[in-house]
Amino acid sequence: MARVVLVTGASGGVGLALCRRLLEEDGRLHLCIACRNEQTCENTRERILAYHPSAQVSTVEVDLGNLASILRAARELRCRFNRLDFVYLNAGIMPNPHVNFKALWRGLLTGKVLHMLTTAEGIMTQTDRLNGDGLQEVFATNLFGHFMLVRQLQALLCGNEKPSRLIWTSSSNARESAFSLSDYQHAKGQESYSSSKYATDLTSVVLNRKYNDQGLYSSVVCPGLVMSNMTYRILPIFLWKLLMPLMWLIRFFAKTYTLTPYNGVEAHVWLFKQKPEYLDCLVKYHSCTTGLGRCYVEARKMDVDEDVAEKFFQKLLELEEETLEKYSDLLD
Ligand SMILES: NC(=O)C1=CN([C@@H]2O[C@H](COP(=O)(O)OP(=O)(O)OC[C@H]3O[C@@H](n4cnc5c(N)ncnc54)[C@H](OP(=O)(O)O)[C@@H]3O)[C@@H](O)[C@H]2O)C=CC1
Ligand SMILES: CC(C)=CCC[C@@H](C)[C@H]1CC[C@H]2C3=C(CC[C@]12C)[C@@]1(C)CCC(=O)C[C@@H]1CC3
Repeated sequence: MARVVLVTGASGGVGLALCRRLLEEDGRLHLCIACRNEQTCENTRERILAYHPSAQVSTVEVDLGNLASILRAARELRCRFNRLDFVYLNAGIMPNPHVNFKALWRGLLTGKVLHMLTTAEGIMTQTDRLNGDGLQEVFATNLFGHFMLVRQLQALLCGNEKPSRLIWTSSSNARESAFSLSDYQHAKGQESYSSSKYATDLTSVVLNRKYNDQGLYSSVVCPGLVMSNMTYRILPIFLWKLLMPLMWLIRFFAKTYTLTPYNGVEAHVWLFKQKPEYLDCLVKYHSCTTGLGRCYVEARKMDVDEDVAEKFFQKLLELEEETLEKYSDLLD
């Protein structure tokens, strides 16, 4: 039976590379790509088919920053499929990124330089805003939209003959100090991206606790530092091109400098081949690349407080309840 795989954020960067590499692994799978609008869906499908002309690729329109769009997409998916084997929750945004060059410069002279260059700790901020649903945009797109999608797809993910899998694209930038239970949407700070990725790690841990006995397993991966539209918005492209030789050099010391989307999805593809029962739900799987360009995966224990994770999950359930009340006309 062909496996059914749903990928969000498939239109470029990590998501597009993932689609292509999954089809290299298994040309028989049914790939459903979730993109923001009809035009992106069609363009992305064509780009994938150009490499894998006989692949089964379908599309679903979803704007993860729009709750009505998520409920509509989930309804369509429930009509089309009777199960989903893998869902890659990959779409993400980092709006208005700002690099603190003073802190970067100071950090270059300290012993923590590699930590800074791989996690961006202390050198990156973002400006967030409210979206049309009245939620903080980064929280809504990176985490809550995906959470709603998973919950709405529960019938396709639980109780199947074989386990189903959720694979979240998190980040090395996920940091406990950027997250607070009392401001879990990160309305007050300037590290909304870091907070949303930490929230992703917390959510995955609790999803395992709640759903493993129903045959649903969740994992988090980090693609490393990848050149994509997201990073091209941080510094101008010409500057990245100038920095490229330096970054290849840094890669001899910083293995998470995967740099290309192809390398960045090593952990995503590795997880596709693993039996979920043997994975540790408190581990984040990092895509790594050696100085000479060999890709591999490194498992690192996550810094999550399971009690905070549980409390946060309750808050997500409360927000979900409010959402479902508001959009009751979009439910079956
Ligand atoms: N690049 C890096 O160094 C790192 C990236 N990551 C994570 O990897 C993931 C992929 O990022 P990357 O490929 O680098 O960045 P890109 O900006 O290239 O890709 C982001 C993807 O998310 C989609 N997306 C954004 N907003 C929405 C939305 N509201 N609804 C639906 N889709 C949306 C984009 O679609 P559209 O084309 O319509 O904008 C695009 O397909 C993200 O979760 C990111 O946080 C993690 C660590 C490092
Ligand atoms: C010499 C050199 C490589 C300069 C670049 C400085 C910064 C622009 C980068 C250093 C660490 C990078 C980083 C990210 C973006 C670019 C840097 C801040 C991310 C935040 C991109 C998105 C993520 O999810 C994590 C990345 C961590 C490292």
